[in-house]
Amino acid sequence: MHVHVNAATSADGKLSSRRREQVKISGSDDFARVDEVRAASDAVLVGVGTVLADDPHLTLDDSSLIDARESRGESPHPARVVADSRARTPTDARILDDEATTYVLVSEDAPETRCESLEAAGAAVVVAGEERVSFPAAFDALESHGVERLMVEGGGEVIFSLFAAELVDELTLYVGSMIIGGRDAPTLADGEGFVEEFPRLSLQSVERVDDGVLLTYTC
Ligand SMILES: NC(=O)C1=CN([C@@H]2O[C@H](COP(=O)(O)OP(=O)(O)OC[C@H]3O[C@@H](n4cnc5c(N)ncnc54)[C@H](O)[C@@H]3O)[C@@H](O)[C@H]2O)C=CC1
Ligand SMILES: Nc1nc(O)c(N)c(N[C@@H]2O[C@H](COP(=O)(O)O)[C@@H](O)[C@H]2O)n1
Repeated sequence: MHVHVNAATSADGKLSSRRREQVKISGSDDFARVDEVRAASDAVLVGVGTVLADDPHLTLDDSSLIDARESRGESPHPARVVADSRARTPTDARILDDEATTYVLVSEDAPETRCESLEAAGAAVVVAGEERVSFPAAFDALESHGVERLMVEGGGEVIFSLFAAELVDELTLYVGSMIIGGRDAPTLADGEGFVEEFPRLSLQSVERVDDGVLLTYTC
C-alpha cells in the first residue's frame, strides 16, 4: 500500500489552534490540489480527534474529478477511514453519510455497543489492535478491501504513529504564511515524539502555492 500524508501547517508548524477548531490554512489553489490527491486515492484516513474537532466530510468537491473516477470504473468518491480505537465517532458524523464507503478502525477494547451503533449508522467496522488501533494490521485489512493508495489527512497523533511505524511513503506539506502559536496547539507530528533515530525525509520539490509553500517529500 502507498501511504501519502497531506496536511497544512502554519509557518510555526501548527495544524490548528489550541482550541483544536479547524483553521483555514490552505488557499483555494491548495484546496484544489488536496481534492486531486483525494481523487487519486482509494481511501482517505483521519483520526477520531479530527472527526470530533472538524466533522470532516472527506468527499470530492470538483465534479470533473468525480466524473474522471467514474470513467475509470471507480466509485465517485474514495472510501473514508477513521482511526478510532474506542469507537467514539458520533453516529451523526458527516463522515458516516451514504456518499462513500466508510471504514472505522477500532481496537479490541472498543465497546461492543458502540461498534454496533456505528454499523447501524452505515460504517464498516474493522478490528485491528488490542488497546489502540494497530496500523500495520489495519492496513492489511484495508488492502483486502482493495485499498492500495491511501491518503492521510491528519491529525498530529495519527501522523506521528504512522511515522513511528515507518508506514509513510510520501509527505506533502502546505506551509501557510501565518502564525498560530500555542504550546498546546496540535503540530504535524505529536504523539510521544522521537528522541533518537528521527525519521529522515528526502525533499523532492518546493513550490509556491497561494500565499504559502508546498513541500513534497518521499520518506
Ligand atoms: N491543517 C490540517 O491539515 C489538518 C488539521 N487537523 C487538526 O488536527 C487536530 C486533530 O488532531 P489530533 O488531536 O492529533 O487527533 P487525530 O485526528 O490524530 O486523532 C487521534 C486519535 O486517533 C485515535 N487513534 C487510534 N489509533 C491510533 C494510533 N495508533 N495512533 C494515534 N492515534 C490513534 C485515538 O483515539 C487518538 O486520540 C484538529 O485540531 C484538526 O483541526 C486535522 C487534519 C488536517
Ligand atoms: N489541507 C488542509 N488545509 C487546511 O487549511 C485545513 N484546515 C485542512 N483541514 C482538513 O481538511 C479536512 C476537511 O475536509 P472536508 O472539507 O470536510 O471534506 C479535514 O481533514 C481537516 O482537518 N486541510
